[in-house]
Amino acid sequence: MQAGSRCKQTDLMAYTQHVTFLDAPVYCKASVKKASEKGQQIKERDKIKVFCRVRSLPDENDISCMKILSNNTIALTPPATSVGTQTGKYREIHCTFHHVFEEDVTQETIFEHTTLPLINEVFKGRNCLLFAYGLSGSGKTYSMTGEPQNAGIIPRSLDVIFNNIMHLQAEKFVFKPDKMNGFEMQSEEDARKERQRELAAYMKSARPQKFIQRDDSTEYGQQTSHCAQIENINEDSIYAIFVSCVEIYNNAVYDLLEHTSDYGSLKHPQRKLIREDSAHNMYVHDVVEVEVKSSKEALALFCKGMHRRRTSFTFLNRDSSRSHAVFTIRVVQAVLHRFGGAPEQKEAHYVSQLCLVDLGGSERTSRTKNTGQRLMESGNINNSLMTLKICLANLRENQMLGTKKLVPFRDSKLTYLFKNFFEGESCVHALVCVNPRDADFDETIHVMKFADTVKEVQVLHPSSTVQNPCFPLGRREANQIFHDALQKLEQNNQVHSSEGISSLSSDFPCLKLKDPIDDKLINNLAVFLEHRNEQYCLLRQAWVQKVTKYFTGLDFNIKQKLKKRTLSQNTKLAFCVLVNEEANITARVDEGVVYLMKQ
Ligand SMILES: Nc1ncnc2c1ncn2[C@@H]1O[C@H](COP(=O)(O)OP(=O)(O)OP(=O)(O)O)[C@@H](O)[C@H]1O
Repeated sequence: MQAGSRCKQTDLMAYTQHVTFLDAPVYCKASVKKASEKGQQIKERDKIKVFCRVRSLPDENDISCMKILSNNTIALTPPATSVGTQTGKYREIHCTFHHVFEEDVTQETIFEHTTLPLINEVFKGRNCLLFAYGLSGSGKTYSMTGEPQNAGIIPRSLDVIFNNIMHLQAEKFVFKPDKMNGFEMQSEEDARKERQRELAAYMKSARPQKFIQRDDSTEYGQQTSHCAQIENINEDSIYAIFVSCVEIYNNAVYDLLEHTSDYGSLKHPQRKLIREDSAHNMYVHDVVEVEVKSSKEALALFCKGMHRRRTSFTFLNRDSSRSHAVFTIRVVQAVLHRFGGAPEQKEAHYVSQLCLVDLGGSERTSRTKNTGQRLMESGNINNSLMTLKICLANLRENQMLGTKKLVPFRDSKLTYLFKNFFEGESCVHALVCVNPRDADFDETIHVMKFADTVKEVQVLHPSSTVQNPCFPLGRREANQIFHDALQKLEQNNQVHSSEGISSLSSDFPCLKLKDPIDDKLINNLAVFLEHRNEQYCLLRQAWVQKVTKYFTGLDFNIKQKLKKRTLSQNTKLAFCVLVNEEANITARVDEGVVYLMKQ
């Protein structure tokens, strides 16, 4: 058979083994082979996996038009009211998927089939996308977010990730976004300074905001702790997790985490641009990307983002999403150096991401009865979903027939942002949500056609996996054993600790006086110095405690040997504290020399 030709319906049945819509273009297997023979380098490709979740009937008076025939096939029977039935266009239609979930399926099962395999891929260093598609009210948000007592895909993903890497996390700010969709590695010292700056800023801002502080993660606090194993966790690596949350509303991208520290404010997020990085990945420029250290912290941010996502009442769903929501989890990892210590800055680190997308629901205006703003929103949602359909249909045709049809990714922000998932190397899963009621039949048919296209689209199999250098395995554990032993020796006073004291937090504020009557500078400086002084007192107290503990743990004979030492002011202070505590020892400080004596 010639490349580019269409096959007979009988050939198609043998290939796809399911009933395909009569007005959809159909392609045969032979053309796939022919097309790939043309290319110089034949790269392995994977088809997008499409899952289908059939929700329960929303109302007991509703009648179902669907029957689940097996774990991958459903049958749709057109109701008498359907336009297709009246014109004789539709009889019973069978649709196949990678997997079909019945209405009583648990959120856990949905997560384990659709998302857990993608998380495994992400930890191999690959980029993954999962999107939920369906009519308004079909259960997309329910699947992606879930409910407080019944968490969906996103809270479970965070739970699994942190349950697996909790003990392997890098110190905060060791990896830092470089604003060009990449990350740079900082020295331990720089990372520590940045942590101190963050603490100082937090302490400064937390005080007046106490009354509006809320813990959004508790919305999902009751959820099960999902402890599935991720296959590709390397005990000799360190990991850092970054999250961001955007919505595409009326074909514009908004950062849902912008100004979240300013929770009480009703400031609206600004529009963002989509850019392409040096590896041809698309990204939202200048998006707030937060390094999170626990699933609780990540969930709190996700919930804050979702509170800002635009939703509203419609006739199909009383809390209908008016935008596409994109929650991105980026994993940065680097291998420990050969002796198990922190990786050095020059060493390679790997970045991969899991994009979890809750698409807005397609809706026919005649059914929603939307007007004004709602009508504009649904028009934009429908347009972007139409562009997605066209892109995937053209991609499928190009892949199967070897044609060179333009794939109009740029026509909508939604498709432009995900361009590289479809064109580059990635793993893509789609979760098609359907409502089985017969009133939805005519629109559900369009959803099924879309699913039929998507499952034939192929994406390049990701080849770039995390490289593991030939360093000894078990380095982290060996390093830990070594440090424990060292600590024991220190406790026995056989080794002198060289540990220094931490610095005093952030840099001074700007001291340039621009206006002689502006007393803001003095006020700022006063607040800064007050805060710095508080920190100094805390550090001093902590240090004194540490030194005291160290000396009280010493054997009496060793203490005797310390009778004469040249010591700093701070150490003298620590001695005095010690001596006060140990009534039978006195100390005399003379010209920087401390004399300890037993009474
Ligand atoms: N599988 C399910 N089990 C129980 N309740 C469900 C299920 N799916 C959806 N629901 C309920 O149906 C309602 C609508 O679902 P949801 O908001 O998830 O729809 P949606 O597809 O996201 O709609 P939209 O596109 O308008 O935002 C919600 O109240 C949700 O709790």
